[in-house]
Amino acid sequence: MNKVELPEGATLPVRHPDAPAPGEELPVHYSQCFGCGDNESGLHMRVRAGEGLTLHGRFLVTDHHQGAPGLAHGGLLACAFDEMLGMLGMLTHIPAVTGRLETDFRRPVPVDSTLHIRAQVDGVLGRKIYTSAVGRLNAEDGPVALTAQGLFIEVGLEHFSKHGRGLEGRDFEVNP
Ligand SMILES: CCCCCCCCCCCCCCCC(=O)SCCNC(=O)CCNC(=O)[C@H](O)C(C)(C)COP(=O)(O)OP(=O)(O)OC[C@H]1O[C@@H](n2cnc3c(N)ncnc32)[C@H](O)[C@@H]1OP(=O)(O)O
Repeated sequence: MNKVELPEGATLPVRHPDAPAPGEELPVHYSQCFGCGDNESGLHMRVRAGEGLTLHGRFLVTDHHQGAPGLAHGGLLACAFDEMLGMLGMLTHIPAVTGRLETDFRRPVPVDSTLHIRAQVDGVLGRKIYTSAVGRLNAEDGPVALTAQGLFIEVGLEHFSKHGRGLEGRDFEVNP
C-alpha cells in the first residue's frame, strides 16, 4: 500500500449511459455532504461533467476555510479533492470509497480565490479505481496550486447501510 500509481493491466471503465452529459451540473449526492451539500459549514462545491471520464469543479475559498491567516487550510483543500475524485463515481456508476488520497500542495491558495479542479478516472483494476486531479487558481487554465491521486475501492451498497445511516430513509443518495 504505497504510492497511488496506475498499475499495468488497468483499463478505462465505460462511461455509464445515464451519466450526466458533458457540461451538465452534477446534482448534490447528499444534502448534508460536507463537499457539495448545503451543509452550513461545508465547501459548497459545484461540479459539472466533462468529456469522457472527467469532471470540472469549483471551490470558492472563504474566511471559513483558513489555516494560516488569509490562506486555505490544506486539509480542506484535500477534502475538496476527495469530493471531486469521489464524484467521478457519477460517471461510472461504480459505488466506491476513498482508500488512499495523495495530495501535493504546490502553491498557497488565498482566501477569496476559486480553486478550479479537473478530476479524471485513470483506470480500473479489479475493485481498485485509480483517479487523479489538478487544481488551478482562479481560472481553468490558471497556475497549478495542487495535484492529487486517489485510489478508490469499489464497495457494495451495503457498505453504506452497514457503516452509515439513513440509507433506508432515502436520506442518502448514491445515484441521483
Ligand atoms: C450506483 C452507484 C453510483 C455511485 C455514485 C457515487 C456518487 C457519490 C459521490 C461520493 C462523493 C463523496 C466523496 C468522498 C468519498 C469519501 O470520502 S469515502 C469515505 C472515506 N473512506 C472510507 O471511509 C473507507 C474506509 N475503508 C474501508 O471501508 C475499507 O478499508 C475498504 C476501502 C472498503 C477496503 O476494505 P475491503 O473491502 O475489505 O477491501 P480489501 O480487501 O482490504 O482491499 C481491496 C483492495 O484494495 C487495496 N486497498 C485497500 N485499501 C487500500 C489503501 N488504503 N491503499 C492502497 N490499497 C488499498 C487492497 O490492497 C486490495 O488490493 P488487492 O489485494 O485486490 O490488489
